[in-house]
Amino acid sequence: MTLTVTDLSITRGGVPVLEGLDFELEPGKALILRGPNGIGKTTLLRTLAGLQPPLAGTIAGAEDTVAYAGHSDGLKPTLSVVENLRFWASVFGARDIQAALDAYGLNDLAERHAGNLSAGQKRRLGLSRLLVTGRPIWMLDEPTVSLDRNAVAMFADAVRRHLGQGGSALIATHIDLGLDGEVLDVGPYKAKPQPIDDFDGGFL
Ligand SMILES: Nc1ncnc2c1ncn2[C@@H]1O[C@H](COP(=O)(O)OP(=O)(O)OP(=O)(O)O)[C@@H](O)[C@H]1O
Repeated sequence: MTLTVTDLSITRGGVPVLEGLDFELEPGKALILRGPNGIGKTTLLRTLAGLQPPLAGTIAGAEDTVAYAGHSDGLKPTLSVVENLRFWASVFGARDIQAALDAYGLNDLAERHAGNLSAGQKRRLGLSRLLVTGRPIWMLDEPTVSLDRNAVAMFADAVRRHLGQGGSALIATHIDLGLDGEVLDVGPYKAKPQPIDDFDGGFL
């Protein structure tokens, strides 16, 4: 499934942040989102994942195809690692959680409550969820936060395998993951300030 974004404009807190975005994300490809802090990368990922509506433009190919991993890991702290994965597997209709445990080195932590994991372990569990969604398009917002070098390599391997199986990934990151992907710098798409209308202008 190809994700096609056409003339997209997005807002955060009612304020336009990016406008006029056009790009495609094809199966087997990774696209690395870059841009300075506050430019709108999170807002773009949230919009593409269907968590908020666009201001204008179209998003095609994102219906029931996107798995989103945002800043929050979304763990259930009183459930164990395997119980968290089984819960997500049941939500997405998957059966096998072993591949997710293996990919992120979680076997030794399988019975530990998610609330008792370290920050990096929590992040590994959060990312492993992507593997039980069965969704082809991954949207990842700063996925390597809290990960050590070994875990970053685990993540990069998981993405490579996903791409090799025909999946795709849109990844907002400030670090070099060593992935073979194009870069989309959203800086040039920064929304222009809105003109002051006559009513507001009357007070200035
Ligand atoms: N809840 C909110 N209400 C209003 N404005 C917000 C809200 N959340 C974020 N913003 C603003 O929206 C703009 C875009 O934020 P966003 O989080 O998408 O940027 P980003 O490119 O992901 O930044 P970073 O690299 O720091 O993660 C920023 O100027 C931010 O201050």
